[in-house]
Amino acid sequence: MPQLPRGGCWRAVITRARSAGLFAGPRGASGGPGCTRDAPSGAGELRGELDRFGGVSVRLARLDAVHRLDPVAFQRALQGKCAAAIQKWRSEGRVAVWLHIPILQSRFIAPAASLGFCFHHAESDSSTLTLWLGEGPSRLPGYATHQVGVAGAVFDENTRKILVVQDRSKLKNMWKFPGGLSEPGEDIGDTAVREVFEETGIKSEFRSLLSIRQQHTHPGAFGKSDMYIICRLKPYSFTINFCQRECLRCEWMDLSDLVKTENTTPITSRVARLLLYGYREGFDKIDLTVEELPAVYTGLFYKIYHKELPDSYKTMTGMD
Ligand SMILES: NC(=O)C1=CN([C@@H]2O[C@H](COP(=O)(O)OP(=O)(O)OC[C@H]3O[C@@H](n4cnc5c(N)ncnc54)[C@H](O)[C@@H]3O)[C@@H](O)[C@H]2O)C=CC1
Ligand SMILES: [Mg+2]
Repeated sequence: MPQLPRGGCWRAVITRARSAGLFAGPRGASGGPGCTRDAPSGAGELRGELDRFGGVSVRLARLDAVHRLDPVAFQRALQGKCAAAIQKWRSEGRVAVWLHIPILQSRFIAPAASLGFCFHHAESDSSTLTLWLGEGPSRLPGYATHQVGVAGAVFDENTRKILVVQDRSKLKNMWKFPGGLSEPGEDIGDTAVREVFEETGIKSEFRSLLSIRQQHTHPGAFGKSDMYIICRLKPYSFTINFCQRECLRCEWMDLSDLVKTENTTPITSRVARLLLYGYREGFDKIDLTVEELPAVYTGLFYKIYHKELPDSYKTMTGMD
């Protein structure tokens, strides 16, 4: 079972920290996905986890009394011995160090940064820094690169009306589909149904995914990329009760009027035309439908979206 190397900067830090009672007897560290548990590494060694890519994770939250660790001593110890430790880790084939710092221990960020650690990401209660040890530029994957927005094109086939809103916060009052940002762990269709209900009071159910727009350096995404996904929804309530805080107007509009109007965004206009085509020629021409499949490695499930595949193709075993 892999262990963190003996000696080097972490050892020095621990030696100082031991007197503060930071590293009591052995205790296995619990790893996240893809992590191996560290074998009990003996008193005086910082417990870490070696991941399946050869990186080492160090979690300050796991130290019993990290709140008593003196950051000056921490920095001095790191700076004094770290070069040797990094060399040693490199020679052992470690590719990176991941340092997980609880927000209340953020005083350790600056000392770590002075050694070359960079931010990888932050959550509301912690930050994660990395130091690349491998050859050449870092090959560690970045963190979140996109935000995901989802809108619902709620189309009533009986009346040929489509649900549209004008946002209150926009400079131009243009018709668009109600929608908003997906929450962590939320399925695309669930976001569309939730946002439509929150903004308009209309209840609906997911039918299909119609379009995906990818836009980079999006001002509404803090300069990151934005994925804007439009779903086709079927309404099962029709009385509008729109959110006054978010929307200026909301109405059921003839789909053909939405196709014709100039007072809309290009993507809304394009998807209105797509819907009209689907309505006339069959929604199977435009729908990407959803199915749940098992993930091979994790045992979890995921949603896959694609054009309808005939059953004979789903079950076929060989090529004719
Ligand atoms: N082309 C189109 O038709 C449009 C597409 N979109 C897309 O929709 C998605 C987002 O939808 P939204 O309706 O904007 O999301 P949303 O329905 O989740 O609303 C976001 C809310 O956060 C507020 N907000 C945003 N930034 C803020 C800040 N810095 N400080 C305080 N409040 C802030 C807004 O005022 C709004 O109330 C994105 O993917 C975007 O690209 C949004 C508008 C038009
Ligand atoms: Mg919205």
